[in-house]
Amino acid sequence: MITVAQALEAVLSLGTPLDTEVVPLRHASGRVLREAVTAERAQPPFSSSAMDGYAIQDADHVAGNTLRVIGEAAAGHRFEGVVQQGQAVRIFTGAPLPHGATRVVIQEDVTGRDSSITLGASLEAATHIRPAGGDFKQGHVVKAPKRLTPADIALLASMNIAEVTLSRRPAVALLATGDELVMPGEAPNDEQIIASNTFGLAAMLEAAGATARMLPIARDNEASLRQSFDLARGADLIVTVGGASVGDHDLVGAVAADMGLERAFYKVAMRPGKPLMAGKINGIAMLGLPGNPVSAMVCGEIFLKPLVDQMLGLPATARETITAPTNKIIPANGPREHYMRGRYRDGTVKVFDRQDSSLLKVLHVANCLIKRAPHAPEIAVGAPVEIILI
Ligand SMILES: Nc1nc2c(c(=O)[nH]1)N[C@H]1C(S)=C(S)[C@@H](COP(=O)(O)OP(=O)(O)OC[C@H]3O[C@@H](n4cnc5c(N)ncnc54)[C@H](O)[C@@H]3O)O[C@H]1N2
Ligand code: MOO
Repeated sequence: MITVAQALEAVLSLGTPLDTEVVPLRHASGRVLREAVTAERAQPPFSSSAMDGYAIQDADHVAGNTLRVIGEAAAGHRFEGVVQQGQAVRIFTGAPLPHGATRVVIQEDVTGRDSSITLGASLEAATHIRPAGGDFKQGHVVKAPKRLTPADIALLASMNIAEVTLSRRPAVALLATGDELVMPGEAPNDEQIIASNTFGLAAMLEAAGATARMLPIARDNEASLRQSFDLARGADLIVTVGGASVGDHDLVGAVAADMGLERAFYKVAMRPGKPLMAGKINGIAMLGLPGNPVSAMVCGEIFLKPLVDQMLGLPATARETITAPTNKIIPANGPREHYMRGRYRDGTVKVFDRQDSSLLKVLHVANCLIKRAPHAPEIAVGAPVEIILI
């Protein structure tokens, strides 16, 4: 069996960055910017007041000084004159600083209002001026590739960018297989369970920036599987779930091979996730995930997310790990890289007792995977372990 690292390398070699599309900024959040963007203007474009108060000269910034108010500057309404010594202009936050003024005294520090003001006894040292270009200058570049956060969207809007060039979303076809499966909301008979895996994976894919198309559940026979594979045409990636192991009804590998799968690998030294397969079927990347619900989701975290990143044009790497002390003894590991479910909180990792790969409720309360190398020795309480936040 190949290692997880070798499998990831093979999976990533199946995908390439997709083409791009121009999208209104309003619809760009969470998506991947593929072309760098340059600011068309500085922000603020003029020196402006950071506070409500009075624009004056430095020389007049003296306790007890009385100044004549000669006009007003508000956000969006410049004062056209020049502030001379002995004069003040009523100013509001965001207004352009009038010519001649070199600081703003906040209104809490003055008495009087209409035609004259007197500066109070204790004055703030701050000038309360936001210099032109103090946030960013014209020509400032937001680099690509980058997954756009809400803060990025705000910055791009401020740069007067209305449209951005993004990666097209990878279209992923999800194919669940099993005679026992019915869709959520249907009425299962005594032998049936609900098809949960494709729902979890669709949610994961959509959060990662892909679109997910759920195909009709394929039954455990060749004809049904073929039909579902046919419906996957046009996708950028086909993800099958279940039917990957060695049982008599595990037909995905055989049917896919018959339909032209060029297999990159089958089986990884990994727990859960051993019967993972990957390859290309008629030019489309394919991942065959194991059916056990936690196995499918863990494979999604470890392989599917980096593959989606790669298709989006982002750097695609193994999932980042951090180290933290464990709350209990972890026994020596067997020959497969183990991704144990646990909860990371207040700097410590709680490793869950129940690690069976069918337990979705355990995964639901987990927020990390504890990564245990093949044959890793026993770990003592308080010793550091590597974790992946999920
Ligand atoms: N003799 C062996 N048996 C098994 C081995 C092995 O090496 N030798 N490997 C085990 C491991 S590890 C895994 S993982 C599973 C994977 O099996 P399959 O990929 O063939 O999955 P299925 O048999 O179809 O299903 C397994 C399990 O998961 C449930 N399932 C399947 N699809 C869904 C779905 N979409 N939503 C919810 N649950 C699903 C299914 O009902 C089964 O309970 O094989 C072991 N066996
Ligand atoms: O490897 Mo299976 O994926 O442990 O449950």
